Amino acid sequence: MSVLIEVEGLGKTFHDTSARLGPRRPPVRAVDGVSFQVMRGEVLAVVGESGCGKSTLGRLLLHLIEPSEGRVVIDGQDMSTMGAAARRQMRRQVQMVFQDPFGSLSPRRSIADIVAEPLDAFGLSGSRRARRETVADLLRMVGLPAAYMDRKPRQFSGGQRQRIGIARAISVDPSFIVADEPVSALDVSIQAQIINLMQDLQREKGFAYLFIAHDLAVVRHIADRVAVMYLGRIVEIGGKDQVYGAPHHPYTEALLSAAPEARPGRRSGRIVLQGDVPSPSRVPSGCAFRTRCPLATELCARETPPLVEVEPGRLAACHFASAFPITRRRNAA
Ligand SMILES: Nc1ncnc2c1ncn2[C@@H]1O[C@H](COP(=O)(O)OP(=O)(O)OP(=O)(O)O)[C@@H](O)[C@H]1O
Repeated sequence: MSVLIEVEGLGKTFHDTSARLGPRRPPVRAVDGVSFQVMRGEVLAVVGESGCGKSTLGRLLLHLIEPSEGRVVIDGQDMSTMGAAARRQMRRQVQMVFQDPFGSLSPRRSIADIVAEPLDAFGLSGSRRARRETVADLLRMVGLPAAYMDRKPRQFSGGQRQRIGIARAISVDPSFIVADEPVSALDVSIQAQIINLMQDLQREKGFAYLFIAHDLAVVRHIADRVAVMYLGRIVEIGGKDQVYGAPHHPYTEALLSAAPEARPGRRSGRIVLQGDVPSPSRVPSGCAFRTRCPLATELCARETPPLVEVEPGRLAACHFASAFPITRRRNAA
C-alpha cells in the first residue's frame, strides 16, 4: 500500500479574535504537533473524548481551516504551498461526511441539488439529463430510490439523510473521505446499516477514510488502524487489533476499559480516571495526561513523552510505554 496522506507536525491554536472589550479568552491549543500517514484505501480511525481535537484535525486535513504550523501532503503534494488552481483540484480528492449532513444546507434545496453540489462545483455534472442520471446512480449506490431526488431534506429520516450525505461525498470519486462522527446521532440499529454501507463503498471504490468517532465499538468494526488523541496530541497509534488487544498507553487502556462492548470476551475492570479533561487552553506541563494518569511520576510533569515506536507499526507517547503493553506490565508488577 502506498502513502496517500502525510501529516507532519500539524498544529492549530485558536485565538480569541472577538471584537468585544475586556480580557481576551486564552488561546486554545486544539491540535498539537500531530504526525501520521494514511495509506491508500485504508481506514484510520481517530478516537478520544469530546474536545480532544478530532474535528479540528479532520478540518485541517481538508484545509477547511489553516494550520498554525505543520503540513499536510496529499498524493505527494503539499497543500499549504500549492497554488489556488492545484488546491482546487486537490479539494476534489478529499471529501467530508458530517454528523449532520444537512446542517449547513438550505432546507429548500432538492436532494438532487444537494448530492450534485460537489459535481457542480467542479464543473463535472454535464447536461441536465446527465446530472439527473448521475444523481440517480449515486442514490441507488447508497440504497435509496432514484425517485427521491426531487424531495426535500425534511422528508427523510436520520439514516436516509446520512445516506444522502455519503452519496454527495462519493459523487466526485474522491481518494480520501474524512467522516466526522457519521453515525453518532443515529439509532444503534441504523448505525450498523450506515457503517456497513460506508465499508462496502470503501471496498468497492478503494478510497481511504479518516473515521472520527468516540464510540470504540463502532471503530472496531470499520478501522484498519486507530489513533488515540488526548488534548490535541496523538498518544497512541497502531493496528486495530494491536491497540484493542493490548494498549500501550494508559489513556487508551482507560478508554477501552470504559467500553467493554468494544472488546467482547475480555474481562477487565473499569479504570476510572481522576478528574476531567483539562482545558486545552491550560494544557498540563510534560505529559498532558499526567493529571489523570494512574502511572504518573515526577518525570511526567517535567518531560513531554515523544510518540515513539514500541513495536513495528505501533507508536505510543508514554514514558513507561515499553515493549510490553500496559496490561501485561501491570500483571507482572
Ligand atoms: N473555531 C474555534 N474557535 C475556538 N476554539 C475552537 C474552535 N473549534 C474548536 N475549538 C476548540 O478546540 C478544542 C478541540 O475541539 P474539537 O471540536 O476539534 O474536538 P473534538 O474532539 O472533535 O470534540 P467533539 O467530539 O466534542 O466535537 C475544543 O476545546 C474546542 O472548544
